[in-house]
Amino acid sequence: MRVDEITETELIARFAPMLPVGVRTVLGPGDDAAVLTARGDLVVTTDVLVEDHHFRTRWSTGADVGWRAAMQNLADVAAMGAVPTALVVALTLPPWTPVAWVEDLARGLAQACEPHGVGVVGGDLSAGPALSVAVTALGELDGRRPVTRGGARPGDVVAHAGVLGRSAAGLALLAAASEGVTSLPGGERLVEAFRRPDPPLLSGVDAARAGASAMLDVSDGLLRDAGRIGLASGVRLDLSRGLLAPGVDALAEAAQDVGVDPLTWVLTGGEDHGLLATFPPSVALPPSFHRIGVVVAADVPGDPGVTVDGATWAGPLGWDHFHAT
Ligand SMILES: Nc1ncnc2c1ncn2[C@@H]1O[C@H](COP(=O)(O)OP(=O)(O)O)[C@@H](O)[C@H]1O
Ligand SMILES: Cc1ncc(C[n+]2csc(CCOP(=O)(O)OP(=O)(O)O)c2C)c(N)n1
Ligand SMILES: [Mg+2]
Ligand SMILES: [Mg+2]
Ligand SMILES: [Mg+2]
Repeated sequence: MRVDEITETELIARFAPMLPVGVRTVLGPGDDAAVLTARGDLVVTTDVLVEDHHFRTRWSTGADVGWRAAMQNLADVAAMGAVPTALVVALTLPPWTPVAWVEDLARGLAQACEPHGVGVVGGDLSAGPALSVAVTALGELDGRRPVTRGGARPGDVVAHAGVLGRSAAGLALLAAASEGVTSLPGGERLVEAFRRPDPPLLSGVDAARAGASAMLDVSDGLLRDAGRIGLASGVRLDLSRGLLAPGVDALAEAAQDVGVDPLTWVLTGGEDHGLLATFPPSVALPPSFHRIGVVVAADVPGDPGVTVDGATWAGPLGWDHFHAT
């Protein structure tokens, strides 16, 4: 059955009951707006996913897209040092979209949110020329100060929690498989990392409590996002190839299959949504964080904000929506 074969009200009646309620929800879907309680300052962020830009329906199920749409937004809340509490989800659906795909999306949203006590408290539906999923996430700081991109200082440790390059590897394997270049056996784990990224959401609060000086989630690529901290803080993050080696080695086999350098995936692949943070040298890193570099002074005019073993990276730094390769 296609979405244009039932009414909008019927579609919402199928979708809404599948959504998780959440521990901070006073009033969920069904009224003009939802009502939530929050402990401390409120955090809000939004990210949109568009068919053929963020997902392909032949590569990801509706549940995979729901999962990723949720996780990508929950990671942005976590990256502020906050605890995510609720999502609102706006969909544009071409008329031929299967109702089952929309129900599957709700299932994926619930699978991602429920374990974290996050509610999907409302949203919007419209017919449209392209399939898109726009998610707004809310979170609470519970008395903590937000961890911004602007607090890194020379001498700080650069550390990362989560995985790097896995989602990019999974995407490359899917693309290669669809062109008949390689078969997927062995790469299933990486494809799963692309379909269902699993960011270390709780590590955001851990980092904030430990005294992280800056933090963000790695969505566009480690180099691009490290550069964002560097530029926002007026410093440079110098990453160490040696400290990144274990993650690179884990991707070696898949990289050989598709003929790329696995270091490129680790340095420039996005969408794993791990947390990149800087910590003053006196701080004990929370257990989920691994040291991958050091913060140095931005000493040259036009400093790029990020280097690898002291050198500027020659290739692309990561994803850019208007210059995707
Ligand atoms: N349309 C917009 N209006 C206002 N601010 C925006 C818009 N798009 C992006 N931004 C802001 O630019 C910053 C970077 O956005 P984005 O790259 O989406 O962040 P992230 O990669 O963390 O999801 C964010 O603070 C975001 O709020
Ligand atoms: C079909 C397809 N092509 C390419 C990609 C790769 N890709 C799309 S968006 C993106 C970067 C992250 O998404 P964005 O919308 O920039 O999230 P944000 O940085 O705002 O959190 C990447 C690596 C993909 N996920 N799917
Ligand atoms: Mg982010
Ligand atoms: Mg984001
Ligand atoms: Mg981005």
